[in-house]
Amino acid sequence: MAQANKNQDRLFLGFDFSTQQIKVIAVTDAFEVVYDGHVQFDVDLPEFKTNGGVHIHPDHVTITTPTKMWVKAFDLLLSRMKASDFPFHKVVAVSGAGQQHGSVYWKKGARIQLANLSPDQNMFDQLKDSFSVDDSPVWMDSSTADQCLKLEKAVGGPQVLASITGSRSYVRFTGNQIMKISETKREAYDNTERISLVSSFAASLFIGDYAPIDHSDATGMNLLDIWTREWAPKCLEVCGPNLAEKLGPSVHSTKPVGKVSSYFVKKYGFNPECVVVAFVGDNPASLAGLAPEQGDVVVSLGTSDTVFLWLTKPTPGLSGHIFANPINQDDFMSLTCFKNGSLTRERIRDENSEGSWDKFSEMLKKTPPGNNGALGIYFDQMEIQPFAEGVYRFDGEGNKVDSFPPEVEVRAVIEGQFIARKVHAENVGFQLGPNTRVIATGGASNNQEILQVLADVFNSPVYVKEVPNSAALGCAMRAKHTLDGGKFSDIAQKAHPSVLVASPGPYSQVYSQLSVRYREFEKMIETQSQ
Ligand SMILES: O=C(CO)[C@@H](O)[C@H](O)CF
Repeated sequence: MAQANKNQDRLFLGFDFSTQQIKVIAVTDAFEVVYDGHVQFDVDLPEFKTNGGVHIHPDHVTITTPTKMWVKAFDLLLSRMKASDFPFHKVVAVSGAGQQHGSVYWKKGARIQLANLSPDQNMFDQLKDSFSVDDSPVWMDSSTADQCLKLEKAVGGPQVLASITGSRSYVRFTGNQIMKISETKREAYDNTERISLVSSFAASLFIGDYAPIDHSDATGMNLLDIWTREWAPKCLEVCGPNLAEKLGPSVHSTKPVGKVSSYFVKKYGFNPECVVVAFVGDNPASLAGLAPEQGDVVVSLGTSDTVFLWLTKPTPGLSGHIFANPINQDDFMSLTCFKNGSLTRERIRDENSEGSWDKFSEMLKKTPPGNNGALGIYFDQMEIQPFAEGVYRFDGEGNKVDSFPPEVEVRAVIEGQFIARKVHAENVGFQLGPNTRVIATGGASNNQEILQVLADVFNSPVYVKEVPNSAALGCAMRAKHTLDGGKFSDIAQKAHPSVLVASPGPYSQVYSQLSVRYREFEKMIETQSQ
């Protein structure tokens, strides 16, 4: 077939196994989106009784997701694609992302089941007993403070750990989660032949074998040396016996990890030559999808909010994270993560705007930038930085108050969150400058009034990509990049330019003053929480 015709028929798939749903997009060589679908766990699989895709345990710090729910959701997503006559045979490469830090524990013998799936059944029925731990710890969990202290002590302190792995120990990071499993569920741990991240778990389903963990997601574990890209022996030793064997190898994110298995060829009609490219963490995938330029900062407004940028010379420290870059093997990315993101915004919307984003937006429009000095801090879940929980409101005079009028509360949650994102990004070295552009992504980046507050707080123009789901798009782009080679930046140019959606108003002084007050309030809250 002529190259032009051949390319016209090619499709690339990008998946995103995120906290609340699995998403997929199919794009052409020109990155025209020809299919997008999703399975929302709470709505489409109510039998698992998740809330926001997770189970919050009675201790309020243990947070897990039923591993087999992800398998059933993947079955459902693929069956919906099949029911819509999706042309699987045209797909030449797939890749995907997974919520970072979550872990999957494959039971001894599971590899054989994975390699011999029958196309006459779905994956759920064949794999539902393949996991030694039924409930996967996920990134919202904060039950491993003891394990974090042990890990830092074992390697020589928090800065030493950060210098090796890119981060001091964090309760959601997978090494600490694995340590907790090896300590509290030893029999299950010993009966585990492979530990995957959510990303490599999804890739394993596709290739019918254990897929390696990619560097970008491995650097969210407190286990991989960010300089050598090898597992750090001192960290492995303290997190679990024979851990290197259970983790398997780690590969760079651009590597192919196999072809789609015969299960996918026979059941869905995939081309047997379809390449599976390493699945990565959701934030590294968004970095690829948004392809920020020098001076850009990405603000991802999803279940978690994250602020990240492309780095070439990292300085790992005691706040924030340095991850391996998913595109250039020698580069990195910095990231700060905030657990209280969209679920908190949705709670305030439900309580003050009758559950309507339109009403929420109207209330934002009616209140002045700076909210007349009112400041709110909303940590519904234990926050990452500071390690604190609870709701705190301060009026314009700095007095603690128990409530705000509804429209003040609406602006306070958005301004409080965005001031925190800016303050903590500055703590890890991000410097707002005259050329700063904010690239916004994630669910809330569809709300114009919320983006206007983002522009005002960051005193920078805000851009979005036309395709909202940057993680899945980034994975489709990476799939094409690995298959065709060449420069990723050439692909990024083709895949949807960024569009200016909000410019800052004259409020930099207002938010500079509020940022100073925010830092004081946060310090007080952190002290109270210790
Ligand atoms: O913990 C995080 C990043 O470090 C979150 O952004 C998760 O990746 C969300 F899935």
